Amino acid sequence: KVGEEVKSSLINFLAKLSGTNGQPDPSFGWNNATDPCQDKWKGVTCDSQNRSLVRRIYLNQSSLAGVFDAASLCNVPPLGKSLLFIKLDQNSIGGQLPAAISNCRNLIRLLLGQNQFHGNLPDSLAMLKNLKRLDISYNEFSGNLPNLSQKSGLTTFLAQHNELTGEILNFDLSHFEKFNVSFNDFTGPIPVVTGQFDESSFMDNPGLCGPLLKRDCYIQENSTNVEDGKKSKVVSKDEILMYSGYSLLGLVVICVIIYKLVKRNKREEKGDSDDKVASVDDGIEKHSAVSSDHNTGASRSDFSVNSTESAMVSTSLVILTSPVPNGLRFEDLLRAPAELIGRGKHGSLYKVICENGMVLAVKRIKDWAITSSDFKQRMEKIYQANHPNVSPALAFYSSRQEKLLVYEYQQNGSLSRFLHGTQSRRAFDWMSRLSVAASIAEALAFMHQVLHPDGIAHGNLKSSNILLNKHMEPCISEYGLMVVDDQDCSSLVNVNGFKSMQKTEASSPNAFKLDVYGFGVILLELLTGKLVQNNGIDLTKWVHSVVREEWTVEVFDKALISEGASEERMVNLLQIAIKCVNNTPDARPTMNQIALMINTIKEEEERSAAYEP
Ligand SMILES: Nc1ncnc2c1ncn2[C@@H]1O[C@H](COP(=O)(O)OP(=O)(O)OP(=O)(O)O)[C@@H](O)[C@H]1O
Repeated sequence: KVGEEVKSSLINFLAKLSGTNGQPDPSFGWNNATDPCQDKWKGVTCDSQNRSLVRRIYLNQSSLAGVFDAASLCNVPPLGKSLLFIKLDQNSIGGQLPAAISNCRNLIRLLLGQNQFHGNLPDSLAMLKNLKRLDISYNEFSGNLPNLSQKSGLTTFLAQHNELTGEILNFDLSHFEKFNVSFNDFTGPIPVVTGQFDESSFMDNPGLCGPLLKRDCYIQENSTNVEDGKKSKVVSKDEILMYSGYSLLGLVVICVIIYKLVKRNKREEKGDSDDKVASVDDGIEKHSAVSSDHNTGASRSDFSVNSTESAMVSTSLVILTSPVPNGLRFEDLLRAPAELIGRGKHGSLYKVICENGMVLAVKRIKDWAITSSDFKQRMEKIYQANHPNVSPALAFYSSRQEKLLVYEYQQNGSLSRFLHGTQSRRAFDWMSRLSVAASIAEALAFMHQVLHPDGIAHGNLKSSNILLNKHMEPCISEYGLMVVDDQDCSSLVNVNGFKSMQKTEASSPNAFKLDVYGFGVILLELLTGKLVQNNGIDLTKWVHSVVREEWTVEVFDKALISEGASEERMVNLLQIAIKCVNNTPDARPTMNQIALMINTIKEEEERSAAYEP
């Protein structure tokens, strides 16, 4: 049976949706005396197996004239988690689309077309990871689109006949079945259009340009003033603001350059700043080394610098986030107590608590033979790629001897800890594991696609580098930090039993295939619940041998078997994992292919969960 809390939230939701008098149509049957699933409330579909879970709400064409109170649906955890489809099109629903919609985090379809919604679309829409179809057409939505273009799972986006403005994001239309943004007020270039879409998807947006619309983007930017017959440039209010913004930015840049020059002169008087920083950090190292056992994370090393030192280094911290997170300064970092929480082959990791309470993770890499300008460029490119499931460095510092990278500290730890820790494993069900796999695959596919021209792969993908954010969503950390050395390759060589792989760097083509291998191992961990290396037994070898002996089911985590997870879909995921850990790098699929394959399994899982009566 559906819980009382869920029932009253649903009744509240329908009351708000019904209009000003808040009196839902009694013929819908939504009342406290009955059960939404057993008594078949109008428009409610429940899970075929677990009759306490509401999967769909279909109230299209139902003469509803109230508002969409997303909070009453999505902020109630069992309902927010279980709902997959919301269909409210062809009503007269008004008001805004509330940001709370993102708490219905497993939504696959959100269909709101032909209503009277207005106001901006909430940015949180982009957080709906599983969303495949979004229909907001024939409403009065205005403002810019949230960043939906990075959601590679989206296959339908219908936004025609609204008052939307700003640029259409760079949607990859090759993945779309339906796409329509016509009859709005969008500006700028249209996305690259592949075969199935034509002008009708974009028409009646006077500010849009691109070959398909036979409107050259360059000419349009410099459009002529036809009225007075002269070839004068039309300068809009937006342009004036933009140009004054540029001038302001220019001034700021000049100020910064002058400031840096003055600082550099001072530095030259006092000696090389790199050495100073190194000596400050050597101080850190000494503190840590004396008191620490890095594996227990029990060490605590307070470090501080005097004001001259901090003034010298403050300009060398390159802040990537905009605006600066809580006014982060290098001095704050150096003054804050730091706790050594890990020391791997590639560097050390400190947890740093700043005075203002901000908690950061600082990765310190020594002796990476990369020039500061190459390193800066690399970090900026990774930062600009900007995928919601990738945690970029917020700031970095680079000297010849060492690099410091500042990340947000994630309280919920890593996927490795979550999977192999004692408390959380039981709660990690099949659907959650599949979603984690799909999110990482999608994020990595995106990063590979964007950073392929620059040859920047992750280079060190493993479950301890997948962090869980405050919403327990997986975020890939430390992207592009590692130069994969001979030793790393040789460990792979041993694991794979092949010896031909040459020295691979996180910037060589093989590095992308190495990421695929790393991802395959993560899939194996998710499926088996086992550690990569356990008492000398290598996970990939073990899986290969079990599969060869045709005891495939033996491979899977017992928790998944007892939960009744679909064996067929687990085997399908296992097959993908095995392809990823193929001995021959070239035989491994690309991350894009992998993301598509995993999404197909996930869709099957969702279809079976949302049973069609
Ligand atoms: N931003 C972060 N927030 C919270 N925990 C983190 C963060 N980054 C890393 N960790 C965790 O801290 C521990 C140490 O991280 P570190 O990156 O030094 O180790 P590693 O990933 O095991 O090794 P390496 O990256 O050097 O190969 C790991 O368990 C990792 O999951």
